[in-house]
Amino acid sequence: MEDQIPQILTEKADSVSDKKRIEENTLLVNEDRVLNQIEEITSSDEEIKNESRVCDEIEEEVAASIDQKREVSQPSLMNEDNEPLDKEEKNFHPILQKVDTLFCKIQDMKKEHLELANEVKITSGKTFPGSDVAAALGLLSVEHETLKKKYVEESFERKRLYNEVIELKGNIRVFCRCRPLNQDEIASRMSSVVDIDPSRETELHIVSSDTSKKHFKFDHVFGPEDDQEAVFAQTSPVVISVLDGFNVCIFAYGQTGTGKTFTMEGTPGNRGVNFRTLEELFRISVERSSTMKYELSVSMLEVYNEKIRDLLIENSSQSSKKLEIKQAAEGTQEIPGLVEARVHNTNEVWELLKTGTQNRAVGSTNANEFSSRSHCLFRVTVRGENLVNGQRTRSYLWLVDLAGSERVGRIEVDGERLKESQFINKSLSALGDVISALASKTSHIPYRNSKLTHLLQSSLGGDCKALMFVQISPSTADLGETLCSLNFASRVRGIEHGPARKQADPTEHFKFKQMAEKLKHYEKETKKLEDSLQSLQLKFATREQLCKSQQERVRDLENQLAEERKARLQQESRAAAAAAKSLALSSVQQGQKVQNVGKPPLGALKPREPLRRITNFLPPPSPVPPQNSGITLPTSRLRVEKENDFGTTTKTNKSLMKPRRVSIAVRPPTETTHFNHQPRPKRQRVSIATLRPDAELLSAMKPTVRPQIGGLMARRSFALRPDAQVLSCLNPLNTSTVRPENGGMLARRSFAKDPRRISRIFSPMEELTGEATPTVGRSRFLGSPPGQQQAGSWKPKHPTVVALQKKIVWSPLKQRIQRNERKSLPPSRMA
Ligand SMILES: Nc1ncnc2c1ncn2[C@@H]1O[C@H](COP(=O)(O)OP(=O)(O)OP(=O)(O)O)[C@@H](O)[C@H]1O
Repeated sequence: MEDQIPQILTEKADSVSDKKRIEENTLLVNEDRVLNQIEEITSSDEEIKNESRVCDEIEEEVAASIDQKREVSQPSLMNEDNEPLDKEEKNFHPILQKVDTLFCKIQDMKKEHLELANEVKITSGKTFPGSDVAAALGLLSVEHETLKKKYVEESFERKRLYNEVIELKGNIRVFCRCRPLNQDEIASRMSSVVDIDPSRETELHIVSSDTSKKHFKFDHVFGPEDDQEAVFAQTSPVVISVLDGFNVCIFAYGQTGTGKTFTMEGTPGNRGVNFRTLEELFRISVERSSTMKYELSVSMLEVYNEKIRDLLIENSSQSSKKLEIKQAAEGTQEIPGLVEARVHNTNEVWELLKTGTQNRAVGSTNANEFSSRSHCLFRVTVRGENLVNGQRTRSYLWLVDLAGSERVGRIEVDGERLKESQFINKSLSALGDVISALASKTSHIPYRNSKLTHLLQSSLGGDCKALMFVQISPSTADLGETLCSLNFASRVRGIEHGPARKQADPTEHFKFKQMAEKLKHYEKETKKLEDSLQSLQLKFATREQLCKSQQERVRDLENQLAEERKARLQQESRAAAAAAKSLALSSVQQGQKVQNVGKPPLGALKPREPLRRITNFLPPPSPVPPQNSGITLPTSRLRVEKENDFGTTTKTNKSLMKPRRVSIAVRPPTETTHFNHQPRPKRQRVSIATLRPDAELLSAMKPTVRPQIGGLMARRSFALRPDAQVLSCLNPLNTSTVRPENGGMLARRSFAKDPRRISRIFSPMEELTGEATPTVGRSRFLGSPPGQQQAGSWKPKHPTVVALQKKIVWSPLKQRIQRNERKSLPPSRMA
């Protein structure tokens, strides 16, 4: 046992040690695990700490930015002691709280926005209604348009029918309204003289004192029990016409205290026609807003003692401003300077009505405590535009509360009141005259007899709608006045108005009028132009006729001239031949050497070209441009020369060689010419035919002569080279100076010296003459047979020369002209 004990002890010890070891091992494992866990926890803790630190930093940043923003938005947040707020105070400051709540709200809204955005995404993802729905919508819109068009047409038709009904009822209508007996009358036990049968709303009986009844008929009769609404129900159809573009006038007439102001203006609790009318107009304009656009404006004025006063002027200093009625270009009556207040609703109207009523002249009479001492006129201007066809209208609605029509004696007034009453009665009687004139259809309607009728001219005439309220009192005391008023109203009712006319917008009307006037003006202008054109055409025709006849005459003359030329040519050629023959014979006989030989016999003259038309145009320019020759010839002269050459612009020797016909002005020689004892004889122009120019002389011309002027100059030289024989007979006193050996040159000089030689001046070129040439009279002589003999020894035999000596012109044309001249000369000169 003892052996077992140690074993047991050992075993126990072993087991204990094992257990211990196991436990230790387990503990060690656990410890490791825990340590690991601790390590893990500490590491995560650090992470958390780091994170929380980051969060704190972010929070601090956010807070700082919020504070910053707060300070920016509220930089001077002060407490009650005017010191900056500390942190706690700031947290409780209402603005900051508000900021916080707003911040929260923003957050909420952001969330909401997100939700909505999501919803939008979902919705947009869905497909839009298909094409069948779109087609249905299109059909509906077309149908809608058609219906709208139909509606517009129907509404026009309705308006037309409505207007027709009003016209059938009469464009001037009279309503009678009888007020109830007032407290005083009831107190004094007055009985009613008015008998109205409710079943017969157009008839009225007045029971006079002798129990006889007077019967009156009007368009409608309102008894004392009829209220404002009932009255307006009958009035509104007329009123509405103003929206259709018609001028309308509603006026209340009657004795003072019978309820005119009550009917027109009413009381705040019982509004009258004026207010209700505007109410109705607004209602209808809204109703018609899809097709019509209306603009309403109101004016209020009074005619007090025949003066017009604006009741809507609030400034008292301005209220005294005198208003005048002016006739506008389109014929309507206008009041320049009158306030026209634009109104959009009934409240505005009521305010204006109150202002106007306060400004109105009222006074107390024994018939009415607040008697109207003036005529009050409330004008509504309606400007309408049809949105369908663009038609514009401007119409007036006059709502007139006339002053009382009482007799002056009856109401016992004096002083200012008496004057007022006189003016009132005067204007009312003018109204009566106008109505009578309208009733009797006289040509002249005295609208201008009073301001009242003048103002209402365009609304009382034939092209408007008028409604008159005749106000009466039921009292027996007012019987006389009542009868007067009723008689007047009956007269008004008797007026037959023509159909009312729609009032177009005057500006449009004016435009059309101007256009029509312009058209008229243009028509007149066109007519004038047509007339002038016609007269011009006539003138032209006569001129053409004249021209034709002139042309025929010219042709005849040309023919005649040609014949004459022909005859003259034949005569000249015969004479020239004879002269040449005689010259040749004489030269042979005398045996003298002829200096200038080879002169060709006078050739046949070139027939003159027919007369050319007289024209203002310059002749065609020369093909050779003019060069500076050192000699300046006037252009006109050049032109004359050119024309003398039958239009030949370039002169050539060939042309110069042709025989010419020249004209010369000569004065017959007298024995005493140089003593000047006798008057110098008259110059005469003679015309002779010349021989062909000297060819030798031509050839002797210097070649420096420029071709463009050469021809001209050469021609001049020839022209100034007369035959010695001719010279001797033309100027016998100077013959000694003529040197035949020098030919024409010298002869020309003698011509120059001879003061009797009259012609145009011409200076030939020095180049041609070889000496300074004095200014010589221009001669139209061309070449002539050279003078070969001394002047004194030769006697002219040539018929031309003989004729010249005798001063006989043998040109048939010249002869005729001379004959004519002689005929026309006075007898003294002839002698
Ligand atoms: N139909 C009515 N119902 C009730 N009261 C009325 C009626 N008509 C008139 N009255 C009353 O009669 C009084 C006189 O009326 P209102 O001033 O309108 O007369 P008027 O004809 O305008 O007088 P005036 O010409 O002097 O201005 C007012 O107190 C008005 O309230």
